[in-house]
Amino acid sequence: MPVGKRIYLKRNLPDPKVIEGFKHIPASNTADCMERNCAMHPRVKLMSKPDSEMVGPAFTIHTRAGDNLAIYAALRYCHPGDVLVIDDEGDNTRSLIGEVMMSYLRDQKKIAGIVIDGPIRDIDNLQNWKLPIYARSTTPGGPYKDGPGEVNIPISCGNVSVNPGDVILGDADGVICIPRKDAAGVLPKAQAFHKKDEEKQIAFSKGDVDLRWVDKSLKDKGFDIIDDIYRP
Ligand SMILES: O=C([O-])CC(=O)C(=O)O
Ligand SMILES: [Mg+2]
Repeated sequence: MPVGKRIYLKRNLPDPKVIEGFKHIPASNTADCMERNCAMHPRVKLMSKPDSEMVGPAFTIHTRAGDNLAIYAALRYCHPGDVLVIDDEGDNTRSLIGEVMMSYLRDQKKIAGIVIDGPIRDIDNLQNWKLPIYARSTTPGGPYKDGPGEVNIPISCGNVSVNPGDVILGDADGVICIPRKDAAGVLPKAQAFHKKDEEKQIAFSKGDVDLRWVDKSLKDKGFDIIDDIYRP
């Protein structure tokens, strides 16, 4: 088994009901239930125009910088509903995928979305797609197709560790990763948090809120509240 060229076809997968449960919860609310400690770096940003959140189990890919042979392997072996998550070793010079490969993934493989910590191309078209596409940047420079690379092994994407089968949740704010073994426990907390957050927004909008704790906190932390102008 050549380390660096392994294509694993099987993953441990989360309960589909748990995946479905995250569908209408903002990534921010879910992240807040994980100590705000699971969000990908904002360099991994939304490039298309989905009309709903992206959620699905991670199908992970580690490519050699600027090479997409391992992504072609994913084209063969990924499943409907997967979120492809791709680590490009930090390369920013070659696009890894464009409208041709994306058309296959959307129309034949019916993936839930794709998250690439690297550049893509053919953005003129892709920017209008409903398929959730997250990427770092764009360049017309194309990829090589030689490998090495691996599929369904642990990777790092947007500075976050992602294991095959982790729950990937993305919306207009960006992408978070919920480890598979934690997902069932996080879901009820995220649902309750989301409900509370909606109530909080209505209360704040109406001014129905007690902000005296801010003054106390400023005082406790040694802030000065100065009734004067700043003089340079
Ligand atoms: O040439 C490639 O491998 C990537 C590409 O532009 C496409 O998928 O449209
Ligand atoms: Mg192309």
